[in-house]
Amino acid sequence: MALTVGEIQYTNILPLFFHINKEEMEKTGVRFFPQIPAELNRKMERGEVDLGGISSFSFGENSERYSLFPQLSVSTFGKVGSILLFSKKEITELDGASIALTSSSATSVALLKIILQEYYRVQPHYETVTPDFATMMEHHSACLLIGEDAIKARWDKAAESLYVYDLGELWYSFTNLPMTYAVMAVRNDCIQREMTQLQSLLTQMTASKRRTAEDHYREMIAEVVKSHGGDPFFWSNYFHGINYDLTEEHLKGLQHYFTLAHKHGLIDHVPTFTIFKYSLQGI
Ligand SMILES: C=C(O[C@@H]1C=C(C(=O)O)C=C[C@H]1O)C(=O)O
Repeated sequence: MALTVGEIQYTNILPLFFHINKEEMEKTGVRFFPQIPAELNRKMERGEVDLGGISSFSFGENSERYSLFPQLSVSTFGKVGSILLFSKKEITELDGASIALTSSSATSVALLKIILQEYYRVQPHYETVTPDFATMMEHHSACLLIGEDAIKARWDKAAESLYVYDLGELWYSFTNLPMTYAVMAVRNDCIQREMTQLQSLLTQMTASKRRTAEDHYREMIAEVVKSHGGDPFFWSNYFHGINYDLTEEHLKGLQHYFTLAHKHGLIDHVPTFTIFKYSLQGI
């Protein structure tokens, strides 16, 4: 028995993975692969990854083949701090302008298009490119970055002369709903075969979410500062601003997001959500 688990390599999803006992799980045939969201989405679609924290947009595209792990997500009720549009012009002036989109994302790319088309009625040109802040801004009027690419761009001196828009904040201001960027999804075709491992992973992720929050992310942040820099206060604010639950309210937000994505021709159907049937072990 083998289960391949995809882990988004950005820090935002870390609370769900930090306390998983990877060594123990690896002994039982579970393999973990850190990847950028877009790559992970593709690997899940091809069946090279069985379970992953994937872009919620990709979940929507494949909803008939995937199930959702309950109560887990990467979401915000407002500002996120790492899904940012950097722009030389005000957002209302972007009609006909050229916007560079990070090739790492799926959810945020559609979110930007929805916000611009639905709420600002502007229609820019989009080009998907490798996330590199300087190159993007050299050739385009604006760029969309996510994860550490966005965080580090904001720390860059060059950002000081730009307008910076937080897509989580914009979404909330227009809809009053949370935005869910990533969900934990499992391919339906591995559920029967890997039930024991899946139950164990769900249990550990749920426990990891709880333990990291109980410790105010302190232990985790010490690791993040070592690998990414920044100060603990910044990261503490960042993680406290993210919500890791998946409630009816989150699903309502997603439903609205997909309804608008469909209206604007970004997805060919409005998906329904199937939740993985589970029982948490001993927590
Ligand atoms: C909060 C973030 O959420 C991420 C955004 C994703 C996307 O846009 O497809 C996918 C996974 C999330 O972990 C971020 O990367 O900044």
